[in-house]
Amino acid sequence: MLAVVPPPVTVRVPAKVNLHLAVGDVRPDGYHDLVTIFQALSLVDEVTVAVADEPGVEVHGEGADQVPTGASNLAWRAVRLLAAHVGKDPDDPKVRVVIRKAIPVAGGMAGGSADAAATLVGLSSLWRLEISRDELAELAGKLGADVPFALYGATALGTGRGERIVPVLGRHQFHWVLAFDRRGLSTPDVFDELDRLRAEGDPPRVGAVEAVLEGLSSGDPRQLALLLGNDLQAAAVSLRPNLRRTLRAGVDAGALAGIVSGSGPTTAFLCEDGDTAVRVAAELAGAGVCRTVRVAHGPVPGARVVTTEEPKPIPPEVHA
Ligand SMILES: C[C@@](CO)(OP(=O)(O)O)[C@H](O)COP(=O)(O)OP(=O)(O)OC[C@H]1O[C@@H](n2ccc(N)nc2=O)[C@H](O)[C@@H]1O
Ligand SMILES: Nc1ncnc2c1ncn2[C@@H]1O[C@H](COP(=O)(O)OP(=O)(O)O)[C@@H](O)[C@H]1O
Repeated sequence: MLAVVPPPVTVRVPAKVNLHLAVGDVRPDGYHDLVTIFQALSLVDEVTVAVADEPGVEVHGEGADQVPTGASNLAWRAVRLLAAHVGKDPDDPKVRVVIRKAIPVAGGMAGGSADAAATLVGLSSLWRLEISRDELAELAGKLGADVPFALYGATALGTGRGERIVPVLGRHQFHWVLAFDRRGLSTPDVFDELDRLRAEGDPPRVGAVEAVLEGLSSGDPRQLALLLGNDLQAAAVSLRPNLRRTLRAGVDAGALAGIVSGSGPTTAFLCEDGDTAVRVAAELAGAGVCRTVRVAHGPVPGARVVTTEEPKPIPPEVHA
């Protein structure tokens, strides 16, 4: 009898921005305690998993040449971890992973984490596993602090290393402009730089998270704009002084506020509405302060299987 090979599964997974990122002291395990609010944005990677005799990872699209395709690829680490968890051979999982990237690599938007989360969701479907999202989140936390959030998406409060996720309810959409920098920044380097700045002085710290939660539930982008904050911003700007100009240019172009996304160097600008975002994007692209500008909205859902009929939303892109 012929074995039936299941069809490939494609998963769409969002980038994130941290609306609020409070960084505590460094812990004995080298991580920092965080209190953060993640929002998933309509800038998505697509990950296809398929049964294959030639296992491995292929990467296409935004920044593909900077992504490792071997054992260190986060999506491949997800394959091995899930295979071992369900009793398959992690050294011979007979799976091929094809990643189509739109999320900037090492951009502070958790693109690698997103690909890992998408791989967990895709393989659960391909291998017909009876596994809950919470069980996947447990595995996801072993791959990286940001991976569980990419499973859930929407807006969420993250604590611990950022891997403990509680959903934040809200039905309001917010409109963003994203400016990609010319090169990525290493997350550990940015945390190290913050430790250095704190040892030398007193870089700014964000306020209370409760105010941001209230701003979110008001649905008023003007209120939320006043509350956005990121403790890593001073460190990212210290390593990339050009980000100061980019942040100023976005606000000059009409955004309500601009922040560094996570560890950077992507900058994210909150706008009054969708039309304003398109105008701000065009002006920012012309200002010559970044490599690429994208428009996005959030919150959007986390990693989910898509059918082939579903068209991929391509946000307007303007090259500077
Ligand atoms: C800063 C944040 C904010 O959401 O996002 P990015 O800017 O990377 O997207 C995250 O905390 C990044 O999460 P993620 O990129 O998954 O981090 P991991 O791979 O787990 O850790 C990479 C390294 O970052 C540092 N790290 C990360 C998380 C944390 N809470 N404290 C840390 O000090 C550690 O040096 C760690 O070795
Ligand atoms: N699937 C992947 N996509 C992107 N980067 C990956 C992937 N797997 C491993 N990496 C590595 O992880 C590093 C962090 O990438 P990424 O998750 O895009 O950024 P950030 O942590 O700033 O959000 C990159 O420098 C890259 O070499």
